[in-house]
Amino acid sequence: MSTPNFLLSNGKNMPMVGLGTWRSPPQAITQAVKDAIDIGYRHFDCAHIYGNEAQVGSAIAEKIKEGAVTRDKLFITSKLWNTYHKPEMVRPACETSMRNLGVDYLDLYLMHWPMAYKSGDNLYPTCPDTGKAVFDSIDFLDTWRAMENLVDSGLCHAIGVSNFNEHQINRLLSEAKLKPVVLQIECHPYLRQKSLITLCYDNAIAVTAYSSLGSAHTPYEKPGAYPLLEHPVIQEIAAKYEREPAQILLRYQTQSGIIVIPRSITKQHMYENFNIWDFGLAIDDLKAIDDLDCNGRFMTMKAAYGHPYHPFESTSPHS
Ligand SMILES: NC(=O)C1=CN([C@@H]2O[C@H](COP(=O)(O)OP(=O)(O)OC[C@H]3O[C@@H](n4cnc5c(N)ncnc54)[C@H](OP(=O)(O)O)[C@@H]3O)[C@@H](O)[C@H]2O)C=CC1
Ligand SMILES: O=C1CO[C@H](CO)[C@@H](O)[C@@H]1O
Repeated sequence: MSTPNFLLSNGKNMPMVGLGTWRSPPQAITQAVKDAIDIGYRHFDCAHIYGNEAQVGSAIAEKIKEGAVTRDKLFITSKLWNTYHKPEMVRPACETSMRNLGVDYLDLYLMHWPMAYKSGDNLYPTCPDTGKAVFDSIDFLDTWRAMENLVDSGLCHAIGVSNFNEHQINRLLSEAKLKPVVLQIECHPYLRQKSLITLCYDNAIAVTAYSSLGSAHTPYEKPGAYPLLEHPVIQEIAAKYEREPAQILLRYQTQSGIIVIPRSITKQHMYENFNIWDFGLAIDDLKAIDDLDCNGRFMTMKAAYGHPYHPFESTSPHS
């Protein structure tokens, strides 16, 4: 099986279905990535903070060694964590991810969040009194300029951002030398992100949706709300098309040009999530799913409330 590609603004192709890797246990993910490659996955969404890049890398190395795939057919994303925003830390952080993943270039490197945490290898610097993250006052534009050098030196084919809001994207568009090739954001029927996505499409920025299955086991804060996969509207549409609810949620995104990175370590789920190209959702069904929008965000990042670059906190000067 294969998946269509999205043609990025740097002229490279990005497969529209990739495999998410957050919370995939290191002891399970090597087998999961090998299974995914056998199914046809070529796109892997990774990050230093997920703590499993070395295990993803060993699966990739094994599959390349056995001749199942070649590096040039893979699309590998990693992300710069918040404690490495100092410009001089950007290249070493990228090289650490590349070393763990066993690759000599990344297809895409994202700034994971606009907020800088206290610089260093403590990935969650926390204030003991408040339980909040300890911040560093680094302008994300300075971090971005160091990421631009990664493209110039050939370490990354493309750079982008994640969890940036409209104001922050506009600032990059007006002040940076390279514009972001991709924005990765939380996106699913409870959080459609319509105007942010329009801004991206108007500026040839591809959009990747994370938690597009509702992050499944993450509790949703609104009392009485259904986990997305169990919502009656999604279940009814799934029954009508004789598909799984997850396939409906992924087709919903990809049908409007959004790239998806569902996470799974279960082979049957990985197969279902990849196999979404032989049906299309009718306008009425798309509309019924659109109507579930309730600004329902799973990834609130409350530990970083108070940071001037927090992208979602309503009192942030940059939100
Ligand atoms: N940039 C950022 O800040 C963020 C990026 N991400 C990225 O996005 C990826 C996906 O988001 P994530 O929040 O992990 O959650 P998802 O919305 O992808 O949901 C993952 C959960 O859904 C289950 N699942 C997967 N497929 C199916 C299926 N077909 N039927 C039923 N259940 C299924 C998985 O369990 P099982 O393993 O049993 O299949 C897992 O528990 C992450 O892994 C990460 O790569 C995520 C959050 C933030
Ligand atoms: O991708 C993500 C999941 O894990 C991280 C924390 O552990 C999040 O901050 C991040 O956005």
